[in-house]
Amino acid sequence: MVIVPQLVGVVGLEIHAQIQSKSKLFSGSQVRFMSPPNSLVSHFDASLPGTLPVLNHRCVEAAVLTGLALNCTINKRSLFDRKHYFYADMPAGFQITQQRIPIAVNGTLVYNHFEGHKWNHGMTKSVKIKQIQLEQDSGKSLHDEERSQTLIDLNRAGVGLMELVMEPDMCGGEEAASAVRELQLILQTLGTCQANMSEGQLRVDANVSVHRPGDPLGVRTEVKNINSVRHLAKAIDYEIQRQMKVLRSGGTVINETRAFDSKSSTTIAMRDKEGLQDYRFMPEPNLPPLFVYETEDSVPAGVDSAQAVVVERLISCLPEMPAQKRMRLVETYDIQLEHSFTLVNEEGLVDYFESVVQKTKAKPRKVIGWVLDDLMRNLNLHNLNVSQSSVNSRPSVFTLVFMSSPVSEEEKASFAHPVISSSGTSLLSRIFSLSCRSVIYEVNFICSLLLVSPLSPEALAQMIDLIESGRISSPVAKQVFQEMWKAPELPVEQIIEERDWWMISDVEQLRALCQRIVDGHPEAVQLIKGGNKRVMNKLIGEIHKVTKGRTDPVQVVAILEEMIF
Ligand SMILES: Nc1ncnc2c1ncn2[C@@H]1O[C@H](COP(=O)(O)OP(=O)(O)OP(=O)(O)O)[C@@H](O)[C@H]1O
Ligand SMILES: [Mg+2]
Ligand SMILES: [Mg+2]
Repeated sequence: MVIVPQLVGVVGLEIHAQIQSKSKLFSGSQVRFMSPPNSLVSHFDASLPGTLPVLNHRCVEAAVLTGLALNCTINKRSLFDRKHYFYADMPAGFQITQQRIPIAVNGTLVYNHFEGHKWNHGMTKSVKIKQIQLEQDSGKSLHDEERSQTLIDLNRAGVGLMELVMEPDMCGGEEAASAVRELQLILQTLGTCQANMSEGQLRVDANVSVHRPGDPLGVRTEVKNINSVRHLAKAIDYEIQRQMKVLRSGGTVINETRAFDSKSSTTIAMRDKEGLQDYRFMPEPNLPPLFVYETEDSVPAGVDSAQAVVVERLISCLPEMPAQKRMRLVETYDIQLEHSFTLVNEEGLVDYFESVVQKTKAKPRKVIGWVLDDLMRNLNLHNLNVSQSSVNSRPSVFTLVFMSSPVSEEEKASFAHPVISSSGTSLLSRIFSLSCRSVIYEVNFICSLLLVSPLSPEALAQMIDLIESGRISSPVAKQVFQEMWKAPELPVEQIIEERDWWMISDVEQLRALCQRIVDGHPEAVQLIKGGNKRVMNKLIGEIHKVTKGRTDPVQVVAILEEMIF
């Protein structure tokens, strides 16, 4: 009997990553998110006749850095091409891209995949990167339903993109999601892309097909409009199931572009004919070949060294990559692998953790709980970032509120969080009095001042040291933490002093306390004397209650035993 293998999914991603740079790929216009429409548009971006592209070498460096971090071969000579298609938000009628020779080829992205999100079901996988090409972004079409108009915003037109084309090496949604998450971290670590999917800085198209292992690959569909990693996984898994159903019922899969609909978690055929489109590729006549040099010495005379892109120079400034960082954290601090993932996933958190570890005498394993449980819980609860450097990578809640409606009294109250410093509060009250629209940009700026952790690593380290030295107990420390959060400007010692939370270490005072409890519980004492040692916990509990946790259980047991036996 011939066993026919089961159908399996095949996934290949194309990822457009917006390059983090001050200006656009071929013009000096600034790159800024949330600027007034058409305020960042040069003549070249608007494709006025007679304007010429000038390559921004910062963008080239970003692509080379990304290529190096993804183990690519960097092409010493790459070329620019025109790819023609007609969209209202692309005034030239073509996009400048790198079709014939892209800047980087043949890389790999190594990522960890945890099946069913279980830490003990982890495996290291890799996906091949066929190429990374530099290209221009298009503008944006804004549809005004009320007036049945489409308005064009060219702020994004000409912003530098890196298109990363992956080989069809993956087989499911969760795997693709894990790969994209790792890529996001790598790009953020390099500083080459902020990689926030909801803000469109990272746009993922999923190419999906199904086939029987051993057979040639099946016909692919391409799913677009995916704006989160979670949606990516859902879109792919839905598409695999859909195609399997089509084939099993005797149908054929059509090579088409589909969109993901997040409401129904399904994919829907888009009515364009992209599969049949002829892009009429041609060499870009206004840009010379792009040269990248291996070493400083190989930069030819006559080429401005400051403008040259030199691989050796870029290798020397490659930062520690997320995978290396996780390994170092586990080895140096003896923390669990799972914890190293959580630390690395949150921008700024590794620095915070290491800073606390440096400043305290406690073991890193004791610090990790405070950082991952207590600090993170509070940060998430108040939608705060761990440090200033991570502020820009989170969408700001304030912006959304202002854009949608005037601010209600309730919403104002929810902003009045204690972390808002007095200067912050006055700024906020000023913007509340302005009209909604004029406020958006100012709010973004203010958010970046306000949305950071109120608790410094120094303060947390001081508190942990107080536990280590036995001056406060662990349960009391939890309360101290909350008070420090509310009043970060107060010294931790003052918080404890004012509430009388110091551990009772005076032996005489402790003895008197224990005596009171022993006298008040004669039956329990009898039972303990009779050999039932477990009843001791009752007495310890009583002491814990009257002192509100300000005693060391070991010391208390020693005194009680001395009194009873
Ligand atoms: N049979 C297949 N199943 C799944 N994915 C596939 C299959 N064949 C190719 N792919 C993936 O499709 C993508 C093809 O991207 P590429 O940029 O080369 O072409 P394109 O999609 O035609 O062009 P465009 O850039 O205009 O979207 C790659 O990510 C590749 O891994
Ligand atoms: Mg492509
Ligand atoms: Mg494609």
